[in-house]
Amino acid sequence: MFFNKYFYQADNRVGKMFPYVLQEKESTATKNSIEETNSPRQKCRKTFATPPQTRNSLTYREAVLDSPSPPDSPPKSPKKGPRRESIFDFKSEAAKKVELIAKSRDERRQRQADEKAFRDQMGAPEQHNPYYEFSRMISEFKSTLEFHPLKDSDPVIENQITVCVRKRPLNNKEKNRSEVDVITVPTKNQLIVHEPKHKVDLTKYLDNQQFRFDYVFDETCTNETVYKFTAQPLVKTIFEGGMATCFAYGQTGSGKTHTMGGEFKGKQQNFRNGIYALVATDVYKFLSRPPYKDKNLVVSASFFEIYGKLAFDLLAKKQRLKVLEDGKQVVQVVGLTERAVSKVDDIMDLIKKGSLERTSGQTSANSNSSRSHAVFQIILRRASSKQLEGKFSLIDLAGNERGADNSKSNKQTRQEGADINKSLLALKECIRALGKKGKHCPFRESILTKILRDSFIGEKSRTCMIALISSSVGSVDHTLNTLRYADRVKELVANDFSEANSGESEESQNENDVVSLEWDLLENSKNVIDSCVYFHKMACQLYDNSKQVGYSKYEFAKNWKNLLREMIDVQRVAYIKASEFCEMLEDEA
Ligand SMILES: Nc1ncnc2c1ncn2[C@@H]1O[C@H](COP(=O)(O)OP(=O)(O)OP(=O)(O)O)[C@@H](O)[C@H]1O
Repeated sequence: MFFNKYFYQADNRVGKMFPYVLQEKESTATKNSIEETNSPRQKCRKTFATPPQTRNSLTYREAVLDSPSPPDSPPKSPKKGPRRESIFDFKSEAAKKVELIAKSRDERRQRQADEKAFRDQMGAPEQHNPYYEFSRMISEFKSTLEFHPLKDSDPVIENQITVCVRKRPLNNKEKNRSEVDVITVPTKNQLIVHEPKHKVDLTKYLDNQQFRFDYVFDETCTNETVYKFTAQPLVKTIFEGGMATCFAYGQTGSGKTHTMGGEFKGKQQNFRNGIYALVATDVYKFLSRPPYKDKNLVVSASFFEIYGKLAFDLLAKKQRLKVLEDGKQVVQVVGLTERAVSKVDDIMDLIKKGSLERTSGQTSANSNSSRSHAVFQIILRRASSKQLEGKFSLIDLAGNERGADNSKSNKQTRQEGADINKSLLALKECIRALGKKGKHCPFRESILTKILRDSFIGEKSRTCMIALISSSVGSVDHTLNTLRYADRVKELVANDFSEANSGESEESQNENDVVSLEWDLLENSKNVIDSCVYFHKMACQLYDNSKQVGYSKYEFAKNWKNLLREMIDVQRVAYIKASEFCEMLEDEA
């Protein structure tokens, strides 16, 4: 039964992908009196299962002669003598042979192409495709699930922090490598990663790990749908004196720029359907309607890039920017272009200009863009006083695998990786702090979080994170890292996704908990180590300042107290995590 279902689905896909093949073969098959039907399944059988000798047995000449009224056959000659049956009778035997050879060669090539396409769709047998068995297991697993994916008509939840995941489909390269899709999205807020594994005796099995988020967008979702459930609900925040922030997080090539900047058609990017442009459009809609119409607000935009510890203005030929903290601990990006805009098209121009600047200034565009964070901001100010009313920050983050990559010997690459890692860890902790209200917010840890400090404080701040994942088996490690990161930003309990899966043993559930807590503890310890380095540096600076003539003992005591507070917070969290993990291991022993 499973095979039938699988075969039927594959047939349908092939039928959709190669309609021209079906038509052509169908007419040949009719001439050979092969079983006739209109069902897609049988059509495919005809196309791919017909033995070659049957399909080739009809020669071109026979086909022409047998046809009831050949369109171009010459009128029959009344003369006696050998009857000329067709125009081809004028050709020499050699020419006819050449024609036949050419025809059978074309047919052979077409057949090989069909067979290859079929293998690609069905998954090649084990000896050709190492994922064949896993692919079968995934299909079997899926056949036990009920699917209720997200619908456009589903309600939008108003959260202070929204965390969601978007799965991108397999691309052509991955399909050509026969990679399988290891991500299943059964419902609008759950997904399953089928991680291929081997037991010690080399038996293959799937480790099916489930995650739950506010929303999960499958490969059929468009940018507009993603926008509707993520950034769109945040637009009104900036009209009500708040800060809205939307991050795209994920490995290189997972679809961050596709989602934020606009869908790609080949190398062309449609900037109109990226989240940047969709936010801009809604901002102008809000501006034109009450009660915001009467607020007399003006719009401006800025676009910059953070690369390592440096920031560059994407609207001013990548001019270097300084990130400074003033006496009131307000972070300023000195020299950043803030362009006044009066309509959506003005913003579109800035998006195009900045996006092209981001990639064109580099020798290897993709690899460099994936190592920088791009920050596009739409700013609302009071027309009279220029006082800030609200700000929407949209961030296309650096590829997260860059942060984890320590293998490169090049010192600069390692440093870049460390900076990315630090900023992504700080970002996660800052969003968590926003969610936990009043907890320590380590925004000083990186330039990115320093610049976005306002996004993490205040009752009115709202944030959404879109974690982008690739569906291919070759990316499964990065995908799991992305999902774990997103999971930690907002820990939602993963419910059982189906009755069928509720049979997962308690033992394996415990194992998952241990692995997840261990991962968390290790990640947190890295964070503590980084923080210790920062504390040490700050403590030395404070101490050195105290040696200067006329130092303020009050300032010193206040700063020292604040620093200690931060240290205690970081260490307390680490202590709780370590204690929980110890307790769990002791219970198990
Ligand atoms: N949801 C999707 N549907 C179809 N194609 C997609 C989707 N997401 C991404 N792609 C395609 O995948 C490719 C890589 O996407 P994109 O450049 O957005 O990745 P990225 O995460 O921004 O990478 P980088 O970090 O290197 O900038 C593009 O060709 C894009 O069109």
